[in-house]
Order: sequence, then structure tokens, then C-alpha cells
Amino acid sequence: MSFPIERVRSEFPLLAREVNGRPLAYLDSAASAQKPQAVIDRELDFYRHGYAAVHRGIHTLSAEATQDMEAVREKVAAFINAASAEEIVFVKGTTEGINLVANSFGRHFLQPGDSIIITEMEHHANIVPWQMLAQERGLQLRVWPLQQDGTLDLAQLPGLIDSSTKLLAMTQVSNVLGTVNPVREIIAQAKVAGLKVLIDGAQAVMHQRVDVQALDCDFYVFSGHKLYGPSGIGILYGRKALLQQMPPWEGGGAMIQQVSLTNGTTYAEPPWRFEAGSPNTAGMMGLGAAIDYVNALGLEAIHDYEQSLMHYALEALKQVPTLKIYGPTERAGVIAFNLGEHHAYDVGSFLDQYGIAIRTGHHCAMPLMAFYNVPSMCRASLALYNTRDEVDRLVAGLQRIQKLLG
Ligand SMILES: Cc1ncc(COP(=O)(O)O)c(CNc2co[nH]c2=O)c1O
Repeated sequence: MSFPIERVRSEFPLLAREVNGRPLAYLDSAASAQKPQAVIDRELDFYRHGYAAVHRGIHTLSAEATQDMEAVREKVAAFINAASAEEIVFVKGTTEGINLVANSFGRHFLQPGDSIIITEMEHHANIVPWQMLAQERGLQLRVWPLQQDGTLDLAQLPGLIDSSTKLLAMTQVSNVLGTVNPVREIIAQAKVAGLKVLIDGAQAVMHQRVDVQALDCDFYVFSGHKLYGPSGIGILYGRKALLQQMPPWEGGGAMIQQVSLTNGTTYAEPPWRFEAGSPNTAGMMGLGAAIDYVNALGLEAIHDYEQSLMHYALEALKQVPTLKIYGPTERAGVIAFNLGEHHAYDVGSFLDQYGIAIRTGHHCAMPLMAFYNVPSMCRASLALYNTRDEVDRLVAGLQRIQKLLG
């Protein structure tokens, strides 16, 4: 059955916009995805008919809102096949989820002299928290180097591991290269060596089915706004046995059992231990609606459609002679490139004049830019609502820029 692309596009109101007098071609979903009407409606409906403060409310509205929140937690658990909804922690996004693990698991379990492995393709959100922790706790940060084709050499992992190594933190999909790392195989290797593993799924959950039990990872993080959901809501999955041993990382309301100024304070069980303060309940409802939307289309159908479009794009971009594309042939729908010697900002600005939205710059992956010895890259990213016509417009735009700039 063919992918219902026209019906899908009609369900994303913003895609009807014009930019600079031309229909928008939104090719920046890896930064943040557009929202289906169902997500927009769910948030509005919650504010209109179901909004109240959650946790311990005795009145009906509060009890209903709390039930709605926990129902989304259950939905997220099913979406990534977590063993229990108590392994699902609501956070602001991927960045906060990684910082929570670094500040709670890291400070509690990692001792001076221990080492952590990250890769050279990581987003800054999965580099800087570990650098901060390493500096604070006297840890060693080891980097799994990139290969020229944008992949990792699995044979190099064992050489990075010794008795001091306690954690591997790595992305499932590169936000620049589109590289899809074989994390299930990598996690199996890490587990043999006794490592805990955090997987950054920010660029994966919208493109493929994720099963955290099959992966056997200890932590998994992603952001709602990249999964066609609202901004300001994300998920940390943590293996229950680990979450139970981890201290809270933010103090305040909701994360406690008893607070006393004289007899000490006790904390709530996970996941609530890690959810201090008033949560982004409307964002949670929107995330739940986004998961419903993706599930209704089917991640397998989404994956097949995006892969077909991505291969069409890689082939079509060959019509631009001075284009250099970075990353492997087999990838998720993320295509980073440079047009000859032209700075990415110039190329992106011209494309914007043609109504085409791509991202330009270092993409919060400066080590990756350094690896390729470039100051910046252009990046076109594809989502379930993009079309071959938009790819053709990108190619034509690049050819036009090449003629203009030489
Ligand atoms: C792999 C990866 N990890 C972490 C993050 C941080 O996610 P956040 O906490 O929701 O901000 C991003 C965001 N990536 C991008 C944000 O803008 N362009 C990008 O490529 C990402 O792509």
C-alpha cells in the first residue's frame, strides 16, 4: 500500500505556508519537526477542558489531569517497549535527559579514575555533560573515532575499554551524517565488558521502531519536538533497577515522600523522584498525541517512505557537480553537504529566498566539523511529510546558486 503523502501533508497546517513568495519546502525536521493538527488539537483541548495541577489533587480536574499524565507515561513505555511505565521519566528533552543521567547516575556511580566512552559524531548534548562530569569527578573521557565515511569501526571499541570503563554514551543516529549506528551489536559488546550504556535516540525514534528491551540499553533519551510533538517535553528511559539506585538530581515538590527540617527528607520512588516541580502537562498530552499519530501511520511505513525519499535525494543531488555530501550511503533521512567552497550560511540564505528551509552551521557537532576540517555544513533533513518535489526544488536551488556564485 502506497504511503498517503498528500493526506499526511494536509494534516500539518504549517506546511501550507509560503516563504518569500514561494511554497515552503521544510527540510529542517532534524532540528525540530512540524506538528500534525491532532497534536495541536490535543494540547488545545487539554487547556480548554482538562487542565489542572497534577499530583495529589483531591478535586476531579486534578485527578483527571494526573490520570491523563500517567496514561501518556504508559503510552511512551509501550512506544519504546519499556518493561514498565516506571522506567519512563518526563524531562524537557534529550539534553535534560542526558544531564539527569550525568548528574545522578554519574555522580553516584562513577569514581575518580573511571572512564566514559563517547563517539566523535556526538551532538554537544552528549559531549558537554560528560566533560563537565569528568572535570568534576576526575574521570577520563575516551572518544571512539569516526571513519571518513561517517561510520564507526566496531573493531576499535574493545581497545577503548579497560577495567576503568563504566559507561558508553552514544547516539543511535547522527544528527549530521544520518549514520545509523548498529547499537544493538555495540551494546552487546559493551555489556560483555560490564559497561552501562546510554543511547541518544533524538534522531532515531521518528525514523524507526525502538525497543529498549531488545537493545538492552540502560538509558535511552529523546525529545518530543523531533517526534512531531510539542517543544519542552522529552523522555528519559532508565532501567528500573538503576533508577531505584540513583539519587534525585533536582529537589522540590512532587519528588518527595516526607520533608522535615529536623528528621531529614525522604524521596519518592522513580520515576517521580526525578520529576521535581510542576510538569509540562500540556506538552505531555501533545507527546501522547504525536505517538498516536506515528503509530497510526506505522513506523515501518514511515521508515520505508523516508528511505525511498532519501535514496531519491542522494541520487538527485548528484546533478550538482560541486556538491560534497558527507556520511554513508545507507543512512536516516539526514543529508549534510557543502556546495564547493561556498559557506553554508550563504547557501542556506539563498535557499531561504527560494522558500527552502535547511539548517546551516556546526549543528552542535563541532568535533565532527573538525574531523572533516570544515567550519560548517548545510543539512537537509527529511521527514514523513516531505516529497520528491521538495527534493527537486532543493537540487534546482543549489544549481541556481552555483550559477550565481560560480
Ligand atoms: C542527536 C541529538 N542529540 C541531542 C539533541 C538535543 O536535543 P534537544 O535537547 O531537544 O535540543 C539533538 C538536537 N539536534 C538538533 C537541534 O537542532 N539541530 C539539530 O540537529 C540531537 O540531534
